[in-house]
Amino acid sequence: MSVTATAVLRAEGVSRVYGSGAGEVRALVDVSVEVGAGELVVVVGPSGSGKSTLLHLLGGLDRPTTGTVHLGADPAADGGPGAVERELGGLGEDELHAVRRTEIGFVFQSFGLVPVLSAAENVEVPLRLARVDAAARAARVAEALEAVGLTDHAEQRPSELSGGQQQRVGVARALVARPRVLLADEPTGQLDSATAARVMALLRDLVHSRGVAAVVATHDPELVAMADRVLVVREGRLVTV
Ligand SMILES: Nc1ncnc2c1ncn2[C@@H]1O[C@H](COP(=O)(O)OP(=O)(O)OP(=O)(O)O)[C@@H](O)[C@H]1O
Repeated sequence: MSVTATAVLRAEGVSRVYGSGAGEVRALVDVSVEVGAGELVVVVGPSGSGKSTLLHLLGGLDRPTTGTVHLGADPAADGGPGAVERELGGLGEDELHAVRRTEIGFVFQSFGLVPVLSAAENVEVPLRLARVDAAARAARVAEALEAVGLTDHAEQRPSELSGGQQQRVGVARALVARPRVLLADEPTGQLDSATAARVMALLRDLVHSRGVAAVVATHDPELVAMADRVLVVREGRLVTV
């Protein structure tokens, strides 16, 4: 199968330079990558090689110095904004916010949960932002918590959950708005290796079953084995493996 035909996310010749003059850092140099629906791509590389920079550019959290990032046309968009391919750099801030809210899910190393909200309320946040009505929100939150095996923990706050449970809440929150793209930066970095493997396996199964295009940066060699494809970044460049 040609990935090109089904690419959900595509970066073309992307570079990111931080600073200028003597302090200039070429964090990413001419990187091109495509990710298809239902594909789990894992990005590995030494500390400082550019993994986070790549994820930020792919998710529209930062703009490339040169090059472009495209979200592929969504066959299910039915005439909506996603019905045609969009270049993230060509979108205004409001449009970019909307894309990040509805089409891209993020999972963070530090989980990023709101401490005063229950697991269910944390998962509900993206749906509130997307103005989904209350009845649909309740159903979608229940479904997302069930998908990560946390139905019985819905009312607990993050401090009352284990690290692995907190990150499963993070995964549920990232996927509850049914994004087409999932980006995760060291999602298991704070977990012991057995828990990390379980969270990663869950993430992989959800990506496959829901046809999400996922890019996950990790240092953990064990997690690499779960990837459909591995990208190696060194000094800002993609290295062929
Ligand atoms: N905002 C910034 N300003 C200046 N330099 C930056 C900035 N963000 C990242 N860098 C530099 O860009 C390079 C790539 O950083 P990046 O965070 O993408 O690496 P990484 O592979 O994710 O590292 P790690 O595995 O340690 O998280 C590094 O040299 C880093 O110091």
